[in-house]
Amino acid sequence: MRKKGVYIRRNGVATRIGLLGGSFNPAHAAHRHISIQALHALDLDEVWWLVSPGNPLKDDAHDMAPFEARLASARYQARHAPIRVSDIERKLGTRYTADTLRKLIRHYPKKRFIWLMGSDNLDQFHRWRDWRKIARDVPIAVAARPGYDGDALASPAMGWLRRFVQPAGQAKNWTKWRLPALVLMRFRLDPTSATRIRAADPAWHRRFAPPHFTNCTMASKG
Ligand SMILES: Nc1ncnc2c1ncn2[C@@H]1O[C@H](COP(=O)(O)OP(=O)(O)OP(=O)(O)O)[C@@H](O)[C@H]1O
Ligand SMILES: O=C(O)c1ccc[n+]([C@@H]2O[C@H](COP(=O)([O-])O)[C@@H](O)[C@H]2O)c1
Repeated sequence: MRKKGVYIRRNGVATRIGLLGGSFNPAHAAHRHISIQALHALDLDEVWWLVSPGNPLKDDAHDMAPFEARLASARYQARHAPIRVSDIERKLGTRYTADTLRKLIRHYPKKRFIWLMGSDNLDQFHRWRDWRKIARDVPIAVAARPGYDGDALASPAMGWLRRFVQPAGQAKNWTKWRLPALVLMRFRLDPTSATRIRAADPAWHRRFAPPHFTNCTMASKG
């Protein structure tokens, strides 16, 4: 954890923001882990968790919990950390990341954004709408994830992005990079996955649904 008072810098304005988009179905310890590691590695003021109203590639998912439960699980996982859990995609009415970024950049001209994702998403990135535009709009930081790194490095998107890779040792300089820019980050690997959590506890979202949503129940089961 950073010392108190270090989060708000640059004349009181938080300017360096890492964006971690996700289904958060549910949010889990690895989301928190990569966010906190990214905060340090990229010298961020905050990480924003953009809880997706619906991943366009997961339209057929039968086990997507209600948005409110996913949001509540994210708030719980983000507790006491410089992580802001956001429902802005729902408010903006965006589902595609390219659209979200366009609106965020316009809405917050004083903030600088970097897109965070695990290597499983890099493996799929070429299927995202306007993925090259995303890479031209914001730098991208990819966190290693057990079981995915090989496929991610050999992915179609990486075939194009490879020439834009920046050294991890320079990660704190990301606001100065010419875009596109990608940095591959290797934090302590964490195998936690929402798929596995759902398999072990398909009714996980009941713990986060009102009126049962209390600190007490979450603390015992979180
Ligand atoms: N264990 C992990 N290591 C690194 N990155 C992760 C890990 N788990 C999730 N992420 C990243 O966090 C973001 C949000 O992930 P998401 O909410 O889809 O969780 P998930 O565990 O991948 O879910 P699911 O198993 O349902 O696909 C994505 O960019 C994903 O790559
Ligand atoms: O924009 C797209 O085409 C697109 C396709 C797939 C995933 N995404 C985004 O990727 C993020 C991770 O999604 P998920 O479901 O893997 O946690 C989330 O913000 C999604 O909205 C975006």
